[in-house]
Amino acid sequence: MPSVELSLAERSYVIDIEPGLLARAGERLLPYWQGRPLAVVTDENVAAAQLPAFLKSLETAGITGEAIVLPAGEGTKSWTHLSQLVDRLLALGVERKDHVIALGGGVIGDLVGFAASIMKRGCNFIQVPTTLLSQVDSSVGGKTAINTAAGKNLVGAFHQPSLVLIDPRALATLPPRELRAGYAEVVKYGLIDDAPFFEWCEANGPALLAGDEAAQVHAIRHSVEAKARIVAADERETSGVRALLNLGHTFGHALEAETGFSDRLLHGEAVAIGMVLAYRFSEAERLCAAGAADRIATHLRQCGMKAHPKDAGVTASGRRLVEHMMHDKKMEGGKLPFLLARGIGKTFLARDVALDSVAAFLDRTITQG
Ligand SMILES: NC(=O)c1ccc[n+]([C@@H]2O[C@H](COP(=O)([O-])OP(=O)(O)OC[C@H]3O[C@@H](n4cnc5c(N)ncnc54)[C@H](O)[C@@H]3O)[C@@H](O)[C@H]2O)c1
Ligand SMILES: O=C(O)C(=O)C[C@@H](O)[C@H](O)[C@H](O)COP(=O)(O)O
Ligand SMILES: [Zn+2]
Repeated sequence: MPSVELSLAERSYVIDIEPGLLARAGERLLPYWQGRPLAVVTDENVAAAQLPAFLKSLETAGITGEAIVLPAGEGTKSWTHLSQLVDRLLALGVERKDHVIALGGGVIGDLVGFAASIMKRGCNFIQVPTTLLSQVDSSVGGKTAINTAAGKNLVGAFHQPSLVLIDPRALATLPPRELRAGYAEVVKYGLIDDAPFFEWCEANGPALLAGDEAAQVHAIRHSVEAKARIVAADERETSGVRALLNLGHTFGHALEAETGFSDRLLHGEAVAIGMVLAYRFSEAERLCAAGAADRIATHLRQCGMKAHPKDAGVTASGRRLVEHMMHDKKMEGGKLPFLLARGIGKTFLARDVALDSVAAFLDRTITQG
């Protein structure tokens, strides 16, 4: 299968998408191996489900792998785990030209990418994503980060991987709730600027979530192509183009903060609810014709997903949620731009949103839910 290329001058790289690729990863990694033990960072669940096959493929290719296994879950994107990981990589003698492997979901990818960005002022890393969310979104584009007490992804760096290896068959061992959460970021690409892809999701989402490999490969490829296009146009989110990938995230990150970055509400679940809220708010502000938000919520619910803050047990006031939003990295001169929509596939960055209106809208929506 042809690779997708992310064109970023000297930071360009390819994204390979192939069913069964994990078992052949060693061959693909050989040109990147510097001869020292290859650090493979993963989490406990991925270690149980996917690490043995991955290490076997390294062995077959003659590569010595050294696994570092971290706890699973959002809590691992923390100062504590960052510091422990960097110490372990230093103890392993990782050099700047080495490639550290991130084998896992977005948590491992974001943490390892950030550790690589600061190790010896920057070493290489390779993404081997094993969740739907990381295959369609987080492994591509070079946003890396940890969370802090103040909020989501507040400390991090833009640091591009050298290569991304995606094996859709890794999804076979992923818990259904995690698969559904990742599907939110797939739907996001349709809602941003691709109404035909949203229609494809309405027709094929249930099959994808039931494990249909052809549907999964199509969604992963289409999503990665979209993300690569957007990142190539605005790598560091300066022009407003990359900000489109934040659709649903301003609301979503506030909900994640409110639920303590815990498994009460997964990132993809928060994004699903956040996208419905962004569309409902757009309708309330008369920017978007009525009906779009209901259509999105109907699709998400048909796929067994959350679509309202109350689905996550969130009953906080609008003011409290807006306070979480004040930490958003899109803040400029004390004003927070929002990703709003004029219709399905017609997302835009609105710079003149009054936070009082957002708070009042959230109060109405949460009480009505
Ligand atoms: N950098 C970016 O551009 C970007 C984009 C989107 C999301 N993110 C971040 O990604 C994170 C969420 O990522 P995620 O949804 O992948 O969560 P995750 O990394 O926590 O993985 C989800 C769960 O699935 C398990 N798992 C992973 N692969 C498995 C497999 N193949 N079989 C069995 N279990 C498996 C993990 O152990 C974990 O328990 C959030 O922190 C979010 O902020 C970053
Ligand atoms: O790649 C991007 O750009 C994104 O915004 C993708 C998002 O899905 C992802 O959750 C990202 O980490 C959010 O970025 P943040 O800058 O709001 O922390
Ligand atoms: Zn996201």
